[in-house]
Amino acid sequence: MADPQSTPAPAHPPTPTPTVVVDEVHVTYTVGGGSAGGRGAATAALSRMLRRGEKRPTGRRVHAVKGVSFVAYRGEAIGLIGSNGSGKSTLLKAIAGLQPVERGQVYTDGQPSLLGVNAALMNDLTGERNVILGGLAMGMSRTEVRERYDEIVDFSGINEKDDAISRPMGTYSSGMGARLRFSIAAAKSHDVLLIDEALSTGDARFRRRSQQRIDELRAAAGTVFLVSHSNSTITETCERALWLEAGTLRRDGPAKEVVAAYEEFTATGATTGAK
Ligand SMILES: Nc1ncnc2c1ncn2[C@@H]1O[C@H](COP(=O)(O)OP(=O)(O)OP(=O)(O)O)[C@@H](O)[C@H]1O
Repeated sequence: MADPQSTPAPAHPPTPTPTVVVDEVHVTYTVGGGSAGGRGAATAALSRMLRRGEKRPTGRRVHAVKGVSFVAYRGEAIGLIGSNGSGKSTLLKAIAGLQPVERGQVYTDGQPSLLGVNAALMNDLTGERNVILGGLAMGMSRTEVRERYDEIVDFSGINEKDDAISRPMGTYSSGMGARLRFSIAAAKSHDVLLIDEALSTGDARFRRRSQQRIDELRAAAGTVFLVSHSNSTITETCERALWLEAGTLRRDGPAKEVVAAYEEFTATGATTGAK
C-alpha cells in the first residue's frame, strides 16, 4: 500500500468564489438643466422667468463609466488606477450601491462598504464620538464598539502626540481625519471593502500599518478594492489592477503589468478625459 506521507494528494486549487460581478455597467450623471429644488430654487425660478419663451436647456450628460465588466473573487485585493476623471470613484460608488447604474448589472456577495476620504463623519463631534457613531453605522454592536475602541484609536495613531481624540474632528488635519476613518472601517471585517484614496493621505508608517490590515482583511476572506494615484501603493498592496481611462476598462491583470502599461501611457502624456 502506498505510504500516504510520500504520495501527496494531487493539488486541486480551491475554486475561486466570486464576490463582485460587474456586467457591462454604464453610469451617467446629469449635470445642470434647471433643477428647481434645493438651495438655488429662487435663483432658478428667477432665471426661468427671465428666459420665458426660450427653449429650456436640457441637462448635460456625463457618461462616467462606459460598459465596464469584470469579476472579483474572495481573497483578492484589486487596485483601480487611471487619470483624473476616468471613473474610478464612480465605479466604486456603483459597486457599493450608492450610485445608480444606468445600464448593466452589479452583483455582490455580501454587503460592500465604501470607505472614502469623504466618508461622512461629523466635524463638530469629537474623534471619540465619531469612533462610536462610525462603528455603529458600520453595523457593530455597542459592546463590539466598546471592545474595539482602544484598538481603533491606537491603530489611527492620532493620539500619539496629544489627546486629539477628545477634540472635534474639524480640528484634525486631512491626514489625521483620513487615518481615523480608515481605522474605524478596518476594525470590522468586511465582505467587500472599497477604499477610495484613504491610504495616500497617511504618512509612511500609517501606510505600512494599513497595508498589513488590508492583508488581514483579505486573509479573512474579504475582497478589497483600492483606488489610488500612488502606483507604488497599488503594486505593494494589490496583486491585480484595473486601469480605467475615460470611463472604459483599458486593462485588467496582474498589478505590476497593468501599472507598467499605465506608466508608459502617462509618460507619453497621452492622458485623455482628465478633469
Ligand atoms: N456628482 C457628479 N455629477 C456630475 N458629474 C460627475 C459627478 N461625479 C463625477 N462626475 C464626472 O464623472 C467623471 C468620472 O469622475 P470620477 O470622480 O468617477 O473619476 P475618478 O477617476 O475617480 O477621478 P479622480 O482620479 O480625479 O478622483 C468625471 O468626468 C467627473 O467630472
